[in-house]
Amino acid sequence: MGRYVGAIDQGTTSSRFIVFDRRGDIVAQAQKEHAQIYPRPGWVEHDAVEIWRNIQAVIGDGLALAGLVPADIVGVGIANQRETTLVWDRRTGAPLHNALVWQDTRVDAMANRLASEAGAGGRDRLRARTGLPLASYFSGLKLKWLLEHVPGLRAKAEAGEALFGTVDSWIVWNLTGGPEGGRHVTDVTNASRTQLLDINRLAWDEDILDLFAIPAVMLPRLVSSSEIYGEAHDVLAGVPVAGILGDQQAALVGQACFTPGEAKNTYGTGSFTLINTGETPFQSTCGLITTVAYQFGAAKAVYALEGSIAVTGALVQWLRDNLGLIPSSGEIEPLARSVENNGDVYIVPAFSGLYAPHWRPDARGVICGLTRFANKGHIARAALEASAYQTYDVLKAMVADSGIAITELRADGGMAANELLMQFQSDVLGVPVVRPKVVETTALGAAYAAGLATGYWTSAEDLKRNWGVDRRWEPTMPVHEREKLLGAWRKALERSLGWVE
Ligand SMILES: Nc1ncnc2c1ncn2[C@@H]1O[C@H](COP(=O)(O)OP(=O)(O)O)[C@@H](O)[C@H]1O
Ligand SMILES: O=P(O)(O)OC[C@H](O)CO
Repeated sequence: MGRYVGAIDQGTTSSRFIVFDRRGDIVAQAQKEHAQIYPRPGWVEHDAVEIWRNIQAVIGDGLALAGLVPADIVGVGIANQRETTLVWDRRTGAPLHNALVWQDTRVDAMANRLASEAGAGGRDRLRARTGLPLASYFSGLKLKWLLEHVPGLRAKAEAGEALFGTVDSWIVWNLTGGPEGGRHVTDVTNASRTQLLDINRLAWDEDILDLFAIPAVMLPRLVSSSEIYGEAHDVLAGVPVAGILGDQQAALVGQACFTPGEAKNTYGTGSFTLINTGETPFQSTCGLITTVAYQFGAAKAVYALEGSIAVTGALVQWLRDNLGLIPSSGEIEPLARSVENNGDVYIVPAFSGLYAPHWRPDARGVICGLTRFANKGHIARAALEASAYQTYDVLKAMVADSGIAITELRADGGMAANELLMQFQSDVLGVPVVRPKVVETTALGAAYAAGLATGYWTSAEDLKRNWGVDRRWEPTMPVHEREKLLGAWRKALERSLGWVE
């Protein structure tokens, strides 16, 4: 048996390949960023070919750096940015359009139309079946847009020549041979983000396919999150492809949140809090999403409530790339520490409207409270604080929905490196924030799924033993100060609404 497990973590900004040992420690890793394509305001695309090439490159680099060969790897799992929508040609393997990224808002009008057709509360017309409100975020309407706008796509799809998939499907299909016998599959966690899945039956929903006019023949086959889907070709020749999880669900698994009530927050491009709710889907009445958390082989699926925030780390990137305020994302921390407090400046980064718990596509970004006193340190601080306030809002909704008191928050993702943010998050929530030793929890979750399918690990208990604390932040802020900050944040939030007609 191979000595290690591999994980591909294909995120919004970069692709990573990480090799783990039995204790969940990192043995090798490589990472590569890909281009963000913004053809118009609100539109966000990725080049699917660039993503696949980057994945091949990071696998090659990761193995080479540690002196490993594919035979050392017992299985490979995949964690991926979710909802991002791809279509490609079954015979040539060529994408038929750039991937439409989850943050892309081009189908806002479509979502609004479908909601208003159903009258008051129409935004929730598909919630009972799919767990999701009607919004531009999910894949189904993005696929509808592609079918309506890419010349010849509908005919090709109906003839079985064009395939749809989220990023997991694209990777597995390419990894298992592409046009030469590649497996066209998606796991139930990714499928639960398409708005085409009946999350109660775990089957594609024919009524919604009709409503969106999507030919069923182009959809991938549904599989569990942990089983052997096929054998890898190419850079991982012979390695079983044995795990798939949407990246946020992967982080829940990587944080070993296997017990109902356990929650994590991943601070990446956006931030995503998930709380394990057990084997029955729990319908939110407070603006959260019901999603499939994982399904290991033949076992019953486990569900989660999720608070999805579109923009947290992306605001740091925006300060870096669009304003040139910092040379690298990490530099935001010293800049924010150069001032004592936010100087009464608040940023609401509603670049794609507001997701959970508000679901307001009409919102756009605002910076509030500017005076001649404000400097770039205050802007940097306000940008970090925005992540914490948005997380406070989704956790408040989570407690209201589930009745479960959250006693600590497990944090991970690129922004969890920011210790000013971690302390401020703990202060604003009034509960401890804990960062685990292995902060690459997304890749670790994918590795766990593949390791369980191949017998490398045998139970969730094995995985729980791997979890350990790196650092813990306790709340220190007086309650009246927290209330003052949250009050001003709520005013800023109001200012962002109703910008788009
Ligand atoms: N030290 C830091 N402080 C604040 N933000 C950071 C820091 N390091 C990285 N980031 C932000 O974290 C994000 C990258 O996190 P990552 O988990 O790799 O994201 P993704 O999986 O979405 O590609 C970027 O948006 C970046 O701006
Ligand atoms: O790639 P990330 O880490 O930004 O995660 C993106 C989410 O999966 C979008 O739903």
